[in-house]
Amino acid sequence: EYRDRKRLQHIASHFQGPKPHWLLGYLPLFPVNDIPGIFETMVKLHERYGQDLFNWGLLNDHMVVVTSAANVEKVVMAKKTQKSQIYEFIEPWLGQGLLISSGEKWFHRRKIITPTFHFKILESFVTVFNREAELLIEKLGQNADAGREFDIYEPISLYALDSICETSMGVEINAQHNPENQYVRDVKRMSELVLLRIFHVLSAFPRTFWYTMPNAWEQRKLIGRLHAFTDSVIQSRRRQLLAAVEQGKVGNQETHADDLYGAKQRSSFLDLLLNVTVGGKPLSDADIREEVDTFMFEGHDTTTSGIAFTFYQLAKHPEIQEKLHQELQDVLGVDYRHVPLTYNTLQNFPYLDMVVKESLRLLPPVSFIGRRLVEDIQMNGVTIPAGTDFTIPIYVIHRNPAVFPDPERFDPERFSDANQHPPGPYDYIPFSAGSRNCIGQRYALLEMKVTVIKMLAHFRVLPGEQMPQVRFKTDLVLRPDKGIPIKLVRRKFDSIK
Ligand code: HEM
Repeated sequence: EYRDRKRLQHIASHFQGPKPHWLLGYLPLFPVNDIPGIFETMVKLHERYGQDLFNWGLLNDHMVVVTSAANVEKVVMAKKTQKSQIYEFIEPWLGQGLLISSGEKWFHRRKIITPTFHFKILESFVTVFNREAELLIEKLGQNADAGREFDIYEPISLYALDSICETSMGVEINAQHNPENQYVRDVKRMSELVLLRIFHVLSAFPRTFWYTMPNAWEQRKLIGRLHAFTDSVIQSRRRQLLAAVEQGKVGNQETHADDLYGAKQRSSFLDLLLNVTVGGKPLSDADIREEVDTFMFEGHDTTTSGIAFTFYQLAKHPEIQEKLHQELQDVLGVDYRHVPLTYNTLQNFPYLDMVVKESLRLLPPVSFIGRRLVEDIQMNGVTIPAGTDFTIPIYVIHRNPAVFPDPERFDPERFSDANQHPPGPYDYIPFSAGSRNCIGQRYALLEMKVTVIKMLAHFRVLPGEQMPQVRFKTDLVLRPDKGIPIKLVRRKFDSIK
């Protein structure tokens, strides 16, 4: 133990950071039950001590936090890595799905799943986004007509959940029609529990935690409910597929994109999992569920934040909102409110691209990621041994003043072609980088763009009274602590300039 400590201190001397408490490391720096406070402390540590920190936990527990482009590249591009310890806390929920698995299993699954994001398939998803966005507008229109201020985060999360279920699972769950959706609430609470867990004194003692802490008991109950929900989605799709087979609708199982079950139904991510065989055997129910859980979570929670944060920024910057409104009229023409958006039309909005990029810079929905080294690497002139955990705080990286001058300012022009100093590949990583980057990146950007265009075509977005008090917190996903209060005002329909 003693020599271990000496060795760690030697490595730590090559990194920045405040002096740790001898037993508790940096834990006393973090507030106990104030979730946004934990997050704000992390950000301040970097502002004070610089880019790459050696972070001490209880006794010899530690991780390295890197934000410099050179070290971020080393970690995300390392040939062999696994996910870091913090991911173990979500494993009872997401299993060894694509997000968490590593090695052969991950490689094989990623290969199977990648074709479900083929652009032909994305094209058909855009139709779903259009339809769900129309429904969102209809629902939110009620707030506009009543002159009511409301939290946009909630309705967007229902919209995103409906979208992921319909596109990827082929199942309609009508969450937008049933706002009291238990799954959405459970996911939110589950994420909070994971964060409290990461910063708990017992974080290095998973077993003790799991069996003694009330939070762990609550977590077990939540997981039971979350799994029951995804199981019901899987069963419902199985039944639909069986019914289709019985009616003789299924022809060639090899085609995925358009014509599988007649014109209306799309082949989904879930269908692929239900049909695929590995070494002649189908995937087990447990195998399928871990991927479905991963997609349901990654595919709705992240985009909810991405979309809601964009409206947060637009509400605060009316001039940018107007410019965007002008762009959508220019691109879509007189009938801009009603033309269905397609994969192709969505490629023609350069200013919208810039706005979305800048929104994902300042408030990246996945605000940090973690890795565990499988092989030793050299960093800051010292050997970091295999097994070391790294954290990459995307939120902090995106605020590097050397790359993004006046970093807190929302300024889409940073991403214009005219910018002489565009960010490098490891300065801006909302979807991570390297082989473990986000598989849903294009899906997410399409969904974000459809939502922003449809909403702005109908409404002007104004800040609610509580807007200046909005605080953010991060667990698995960055989210507002108490919602994002906005107001909507209908745009006059004869306002074409
Ligand atoms: C704005 C929205 C999104 C953001 C900011 C985002 C960001 C990320 C990031 C940073 C990672 C790397 C995670 C890590 O290293 O632990 C990731 C991985 C992943 N994302 Fe996304 N994501 C978004 C939307 C989506 C969507 C819509 C889907 C699915 C439809 C999705 C599915 C996944 C999966 C399955 C992985 C794991 C990939 C692998 O390890 O092979 N994400 N995402």
